Amino acid sequence: MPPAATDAPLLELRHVSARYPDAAPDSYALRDVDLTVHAGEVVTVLGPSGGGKSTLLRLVAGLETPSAGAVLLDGLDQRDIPTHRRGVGLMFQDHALFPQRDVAGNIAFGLGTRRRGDRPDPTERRAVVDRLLDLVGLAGYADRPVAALSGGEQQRVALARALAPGPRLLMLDEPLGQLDRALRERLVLELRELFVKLGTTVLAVTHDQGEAFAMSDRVVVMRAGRVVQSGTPQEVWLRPASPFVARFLGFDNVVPVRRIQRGVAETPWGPVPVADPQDPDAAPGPSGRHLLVRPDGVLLAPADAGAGQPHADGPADAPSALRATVVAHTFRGDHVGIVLRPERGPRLEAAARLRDAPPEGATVTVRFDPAETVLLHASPEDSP
Ligand SMILES: Nc1ncnc2c1ncn2[C@@H]1O[C@H](COP(=O)(O)OP(=O)(O)OP(=O)(O)O)[C@@H](O)[C@H]1O
Repeated sequence: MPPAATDAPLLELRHVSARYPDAAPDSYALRDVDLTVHAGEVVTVLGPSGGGKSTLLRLVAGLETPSAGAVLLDGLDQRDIPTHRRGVGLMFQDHALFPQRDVAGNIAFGLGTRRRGDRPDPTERRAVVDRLLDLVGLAGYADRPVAALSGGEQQRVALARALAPGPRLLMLDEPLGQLDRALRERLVLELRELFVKLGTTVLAVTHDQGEAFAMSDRVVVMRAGRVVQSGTPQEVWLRPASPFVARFLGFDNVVPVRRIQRGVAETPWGPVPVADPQDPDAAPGPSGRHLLVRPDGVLLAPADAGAGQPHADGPADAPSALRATVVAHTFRGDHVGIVLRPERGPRLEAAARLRDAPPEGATVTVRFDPAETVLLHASPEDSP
């Protein structure tokens, strides 16, 4: 492997575009994508189906060629470097194990992709397989046929196989996509723990935001072949960049803002106080601004608690309360999601503790907590 250029990110995509040969002339799977992954980072690309996530991994692996831009590994342009010399591992969506081989045989196949002088002898090989099985929580499974394993166990074998050649970059395509929710939630934590322990550099793609947020140091949100936001899970969660990202993360309370004055946004629900009116973002701004109110920021009180009046503990000019009807409850484990039909504006989603949730059919008054609001900028390709 050529020496690493100092300080270069392990992976860098510079203005990468990709178009499949049989696609329409202006139909790009990726458009002008910039992306960096530093050694030891776990970065997940998140986006809806068809957004270009798998194409991005295939480009880095050398299975596709960019139509513009460059893919660099350790600072070196990979244009003429074939897949097997890039030192990257790719675990596919369907984990593609060999059904006729046992667990050890599948993992040893990963070892076989090491360069010739670097291949272990059979005893060494078995020791490496056992160590990898131990790492992925399958100690003692070496001789089992893969066909007799559960989906989650097969996923771990696929991971061990991808880790076997010691890739400098491990790429995962929907790593937990086929598993049921409970198993996914458990495995995602195990994966995170394993990557931190091994110091593995990972580029994963998924359409599942929970998976991306639980596993990653950084999340890159893509839509229609473009990167629309990049940041730590906390940054993206707290400040979605646009109505598209907010909705993709599962937030439904997103409305256009007519104008913002003295820290209050004019919305279809009426006036809503917004966070930090000193924030330049909150100044009266151009149209195309949207407001997100998180469910936790939709505060409910019985309808007789002063509908249409400023709230008792708020300032004298606080926005008046909005009346709404409770349409449905969704049980979410530790809280209840509440769907409301307000007297004006689109439906609202609120959250309440189990014992505080007003019953279906009840009329409530709604106030908004400014700390749970986020002003969003609509981008040109961002149809809400
Ligand atoms: N082999 C191909 N030939 C032509 N077009 C393709 C090919 N593979 C993908 N595409 C197109 O490229 C775009 C991006 O596809 P890609 O598979 O990268 O998206 P994705 O985000 O991984 O989607 P998914 O989550 O469904 O796997 C889509 O519009 C898709 O139809």
